[in-house]
Amino acid sequence: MIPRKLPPLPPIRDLIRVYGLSADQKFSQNFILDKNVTDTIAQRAKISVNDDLVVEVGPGPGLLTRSILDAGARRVVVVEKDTRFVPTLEQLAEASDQRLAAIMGDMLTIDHAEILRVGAAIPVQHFSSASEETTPLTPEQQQQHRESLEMYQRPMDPNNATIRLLGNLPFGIASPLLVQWLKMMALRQGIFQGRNNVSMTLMFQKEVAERIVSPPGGAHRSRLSILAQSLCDVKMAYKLPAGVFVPKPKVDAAVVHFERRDDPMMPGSLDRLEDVARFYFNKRRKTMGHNTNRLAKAVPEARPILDEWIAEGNWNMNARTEEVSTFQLCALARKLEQAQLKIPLT
Ligand SMILES: C[S@@+](CC[C@H](N)C(=O)[O-])C[C@H]1O[C@@H](n2cnc3c(N)ncnc32)[C@H](O)[C@@H]1O
Repeated sequence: MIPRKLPPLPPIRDLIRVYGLSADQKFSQNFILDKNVTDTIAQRAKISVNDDLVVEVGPGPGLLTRSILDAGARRVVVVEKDTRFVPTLEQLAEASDQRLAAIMGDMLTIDHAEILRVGAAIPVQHFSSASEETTPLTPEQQQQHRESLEMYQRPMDPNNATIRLLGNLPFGIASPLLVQWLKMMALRQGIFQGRNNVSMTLMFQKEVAERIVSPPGGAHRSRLSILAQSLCDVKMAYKLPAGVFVPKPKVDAAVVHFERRDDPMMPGSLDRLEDVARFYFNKRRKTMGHNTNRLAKAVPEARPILDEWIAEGNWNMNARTEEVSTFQLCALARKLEQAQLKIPLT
């Protein structure tokens, strides 16, 4: 039932040269030109024919896009800012029997409704395999065939879709975009709207990826660990040495896979949790007691709420901030949110 394989495109290195990105020119981006690597990313993202939509941000010359299509994705929407990639992406869209649609735009400001609209409009066709055409099917096989065809061709409900969001973005915007997406996920906005089940598989500078997945007490525990883990189960999916990118950057990279938790620890907005995490992680080696006193000094009206939080949770206030669970900080953020108390930027 999976559509036929993409016909071969010109070698990706040629595409890069065609679009003026040859090695002797100054690159502003780092690309992956090894299909084994992009296939592994698609596999770690769990792309399958069952997904309603795959959204890839920053496809560039499109090698990861090819891996996503090769993995059987039925609808792929890519968002790319650099118009030099239009011809390559058009070529890929055609080769994929229009399973791919490209939006030329900036992911930081794009209206997500457009992504859902473009995705839902992708017509899903069925291409029978050679064996289906030549071998007569038994009645059970015919029934199975009909069922899987129905599944394959089912329309996309933009409010109840399985969506996979992937991206290898410039490191400078990967973290701000992640925070933006987590906030949207928390409020069920944009592509995260309604009952959509959106997983994310995103590339970061290795050190940032380590911060995102760090457990309590981990050397890299940070504000990003708290924000991400309050909403998602996070997993280090793939570490990539700098050498797989062209040109070779100064730092290594890593891919993190995010699945939304069934029981998010922060219902509603993540803003208060972001403030709490920023305040406490400003002095991550200090004890929770020390940082809580600091907070009570900065926001005297919060004192009774802080006392209540400590009494209810029976938390160990001698633990260092970096050792504390995401749940503990979420419990505090929820209380401050209820009381509408803001934390000053430190
Ligand atoms: C590091 S390259 C990665 C390209 C390709 N995915 C790969 O792995 O080889 C980042 C890509 O993201 C695109 N990009 C950068 N900022 C963007 C933004 N705000 N919105 C959409 N695309 C963006 C760049 O033009 C570039 O094609």
